[in-house]
Amino acid sequence: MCDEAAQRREILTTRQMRAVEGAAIGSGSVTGSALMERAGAGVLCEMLALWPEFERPGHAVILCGPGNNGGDGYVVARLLAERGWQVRLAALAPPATPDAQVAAACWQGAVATLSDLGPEDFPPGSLCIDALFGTGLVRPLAPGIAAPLRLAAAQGCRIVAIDILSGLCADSGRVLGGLDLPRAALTVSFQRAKLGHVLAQGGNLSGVLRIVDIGIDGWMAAAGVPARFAGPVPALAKRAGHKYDHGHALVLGGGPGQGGAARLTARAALRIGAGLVTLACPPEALPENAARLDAVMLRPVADRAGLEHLLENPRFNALGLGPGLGLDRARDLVPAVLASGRAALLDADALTAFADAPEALFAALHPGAVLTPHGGEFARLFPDLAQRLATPAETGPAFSRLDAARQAAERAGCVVLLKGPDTVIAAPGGEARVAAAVGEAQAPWLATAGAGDVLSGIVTGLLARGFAPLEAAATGAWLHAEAARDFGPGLIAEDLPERIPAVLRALGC
Ligand SMILES: NC(=O)C1=CN([C@@H]2O[C@H](COP(=O)(O)OP(=O)(O)OC[C@H]3O[C@@H](n4cnc5c(N)ncnc54)[C@H](O)[C@@H]3O)[C@@H](O)[C@H]2O)[C@H](O)CC1
Ligand SMILES: [K+]
Repeated sequence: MCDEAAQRREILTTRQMRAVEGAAIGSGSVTGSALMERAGAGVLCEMLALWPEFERPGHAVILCGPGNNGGDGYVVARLLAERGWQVRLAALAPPATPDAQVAAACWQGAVATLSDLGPEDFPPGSLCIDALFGTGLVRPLAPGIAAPLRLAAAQGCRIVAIDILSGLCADSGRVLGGLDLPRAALTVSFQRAKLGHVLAQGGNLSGVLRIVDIGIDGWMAAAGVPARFAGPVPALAKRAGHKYDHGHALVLGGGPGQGGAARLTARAALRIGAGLVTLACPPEALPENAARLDAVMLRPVADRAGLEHLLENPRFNALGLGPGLGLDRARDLVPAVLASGRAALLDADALTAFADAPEALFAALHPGAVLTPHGGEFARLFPDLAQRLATPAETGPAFSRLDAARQAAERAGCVVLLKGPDTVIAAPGGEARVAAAVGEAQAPWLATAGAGDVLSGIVTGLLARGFAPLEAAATGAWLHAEAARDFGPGLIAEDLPERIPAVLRALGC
C-alpha cells in the first residue's frame, strides 16, 4: 500500500485533529482563517460533486454556531451567495472565536436567530447546512438548537453536516444526551475522518462521508499513532510455495449435531489461503463431519490430553476455537490451546466459558491470541466496560467502542476485536483499527446466523498464513464485510467463504 493510501486510512480523535491543526498554525505556514476558507470551499466542492444539479443556484439555510464550525458556515454562506444562491443564515450566538469573527465579518447578508426559522424557510429541494457544532461539542444540544435540524428533515431538505452532524460526539459517534437526531445526507470533514463518523450512531447519521484536503498533512505527526481503517494489505496475495509454507490451521469443533459452526470456520480458513486446515472434533462427531468435509481434514480429539497429543505436531501453527464448541469442552481445551503458545483465535463458547472467571482467561492469554467477542460476549468478559458503553453519553468526549476495545486488549494482553457494524480492533499498547461496514460501505446482510463463525475462520486462516494478530483480525474483518457486500441481498453464512475468491481476485491477489 502506498503512503498516501495508508494516510487516508487514518481516523483521528478530536484531540489529535486539534494537535495537527495547532502544529500547522503554530508553524506559521498557514493561518486559522486560511484553513477555514479551505474548509468552506471544500464543503461547497463536495456538495456540487455529489449533487451536480446544484450547479444551478438553489436555496440554502445555514445554521451557524459560535465556534469555528460556525465560522466554516459563514464561509459556505458567502460562497453560495456569490454563486447566486438564496441564502438564509441563522446563528445560535454571535461568533466567539477570532477566526469565526473574521468569517462572519465577510458575510454581507442578514443574520437571523434559530428561533426565527419556520417551515417556509425550507422550501422543497433546499439544503440545510449544519455548522452549529463540530469537534468542539461537549454537551447535548438544547431542544431549541436541535429544532431547526428536525424541521429541515421534516420538510424533506437534505442536511449537509460540516465536519460532523451537530449533536454527535466526534470521538465516539454517540449522540450526546441520547437525542433523536435527523440523518445528514452528506458530511464533509477535513483532512482525516474522525472516529465519530464511523462508530456507534455516527455511521448511520453521517450519511455520505467526504474528506477534504485542507493542506495540513505535513503536520500529521502531531497526531501520534492514530487508529486506522482496516482494509486490504499486499500480504493477502499468496506468495509461491508449498502448502506447508502457508500454515496449517487447526479448528476445534464440538459434538454431534453442533458441527456446522466449526465447519464454516474451517472452510473460511481454507478459502483465505491457509495451506492446510484440520478440524478436530470429538470421536462421536467424526461420521457427521466426514460426511460434510472434503478438503478440510478431520481428526478426533476427545479431550485436553488428546489435543496435547495432536499439538506435538509443530505444523499446526494457528488454532481457532469457540464456534459450536460447547462450554464444557471449551473449559477443557482453551487452557491447552493457550499453553501451546501458538497463534490462537478465541470466539463464542471459548469466551463465554470464562464468563465466571475472566481473570483466569486473561492470565493464560498471550500476545499471539485474538479474541472476537460480539457485544454479549464482550459484556460477559468485560462487564464494567460494557456498562460504560451502555450508560447514556452526556459529555464529550464520550467513552467509545474503541476506548472499550483498547482497555479490553490491555486487560487481556492480546488483540480484541469487538464485533458490530462498526467493528473495532485493538492491540495492547493502543494500536487500533476500525472495520466500518457503515454508510456507503454498509453490509446489512452480514447480520445472519453463522457469519461470526466465518469471521473466526478467516482470522484463523490469516494467522496460519503468518499475519500478525492485529493485522489478521483487521484484514479479516474488512474482508468478511467485503465478501458480504460483494454477495449482497440474500446472503447466508455459507455464501461468505465462497465469495472470498471474488474479493481476492478484485484485489489482484
Ligand atoms: N481542525 C481543523 O483543522 C479545522 C477546524 N475547523 C472547524 O472548527 C471546528 C471546531 O471548532 P471549535 O471552535 O473548536 O468548536 P465548535 O465550533 O464545534 O464549538 C465549540 C463551542 O461551542 C460550545 N459548545 C459545545 N457544545 C455545546 C452545546 N451542546 N451547546 C452549546 N454550546 C456548546 C463550546 O463551549 C465552544 O464555545 C471543526 O469542527 C471544524 O468545523 C476549521 O474551520 C478548519 C480547520
Ligand atoms: K456540524
